[in-house]
Amino acid sequence: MSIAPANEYTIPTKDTINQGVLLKEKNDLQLVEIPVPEPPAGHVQVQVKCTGICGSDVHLWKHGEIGIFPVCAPQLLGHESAGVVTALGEGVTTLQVGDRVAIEAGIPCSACDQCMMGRYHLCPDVVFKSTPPYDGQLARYITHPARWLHKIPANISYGEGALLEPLSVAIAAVDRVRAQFGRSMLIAGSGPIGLLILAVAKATGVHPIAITDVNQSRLDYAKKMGATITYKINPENSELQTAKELRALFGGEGAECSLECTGIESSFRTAIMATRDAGTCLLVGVGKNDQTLPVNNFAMREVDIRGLFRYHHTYPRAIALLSSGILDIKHLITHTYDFADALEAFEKTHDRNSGALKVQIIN
Ligand SMILES: NC(=O)c1ccc[n+]([C@@H]2O[C@H](COP(=O)([O-])OP(=O)(O)OC[C@H]3O[C@@H](n4cnc5c(N)ncnc54)[C@H](O)[C@@H]3O)[C@@H](O)[C@H]2O)c1
Ligand SMILES: OC[C@H](O)C(O)[C@@H](O)CO
Repeated sequence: MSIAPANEYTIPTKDTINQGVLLKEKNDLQLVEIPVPEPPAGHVQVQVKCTGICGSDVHLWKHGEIGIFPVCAPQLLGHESAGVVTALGEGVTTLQVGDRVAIEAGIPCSACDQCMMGRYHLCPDVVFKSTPPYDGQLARYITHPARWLHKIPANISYGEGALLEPLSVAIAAVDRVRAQFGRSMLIAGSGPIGLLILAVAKATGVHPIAITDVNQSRLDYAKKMGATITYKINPENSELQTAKELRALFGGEGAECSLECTGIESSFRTAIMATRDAGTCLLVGVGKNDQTLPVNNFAMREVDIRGLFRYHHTYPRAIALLSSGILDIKHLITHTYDFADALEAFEKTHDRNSGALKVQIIN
């Protein structure tokens, strides 16, 4: 495995070969040659230096869908990326060749009501890279609108630049539950998203924070990151029993807010039941389109059920948190693979027993 030095980049020539990680159809992932794209007006060409693999990419590969988005044609994967600008399209004045950038994967229309109200992540016409039917960013060279690139300072590596995307999800999630200093939180699931939420919640002063998983090594990792309590889910136990034990972790009342980060229906149900009266339960995990929820349990206790869809206006905050050293999350990157070994990187992420947290592909 040979990895190019982090700060080198190559301006493509007519002989440069571009490659991408293409999901041809469910269960069929291939490394393919694709043309080097030229940037249209307002766009720049980026040599993508690093892309992290998200649980959603693996879900698309293995299940042929993510939530309400079915794979309908061959498409590139990947939406957690950072890179370097290698060419400017007409009219671009805000960036220069050589600028190091994080790539915000969603490109909204910037004209509809939701966009005009600042909720551009809910734009009905948003082009989100790697969510079907749109190509992702797992290629050696891509183009992207200059507006949706964020310059990263020298003290943020490309690996951390790629982590800004899932970190954005975590910031948006902590915002959505209106988490507060000294108020309790339950996080269901200790994958990269649950752990990033843990990091953001801790930095916000949330306390105590309990986090669950079925996998003990992930819980051990969460403990090292400063979770107050870790709780191993026993699938043999009834949901009621699990919820009762989770409530007991918070003095019997349950958590002020609960964030479901697994996409598993029973985990959502227990998170609802483990939320204290008048608290908030947020669904972050993407699972089945239709799920059965304990409606009287949450309605008669005035527990607010909320959803999360990505993020908006988070990149500048995420960059400031990393650059200032307030958050250090680079330890979550457990494995890096050269672009040529991208398919191996996907296998590693998929293997639940590999000990991998965030796997990234380097170009
Ligand atoms: N809402 C959004 O905008 C958004 C954005 C990004 C990711 N997501 C979703 O968030 C979820 C988490 O992402 P990730 O990358 O951390 O995924 P992941 O699959 O790596 O992590 C999920 C974790 O949940 C654990 N788990 C499985 N069953 C469990 C159970 N019953 N109880 C407790 N823990 C259990 C797994 O062991 C794993 O550690 C995924 O569903 C992903 O698609 C949503
Ligand atoms: O962080 C972005 C998310 O992974 C995607 O929105 C995915 O969950 C659905 O498209």
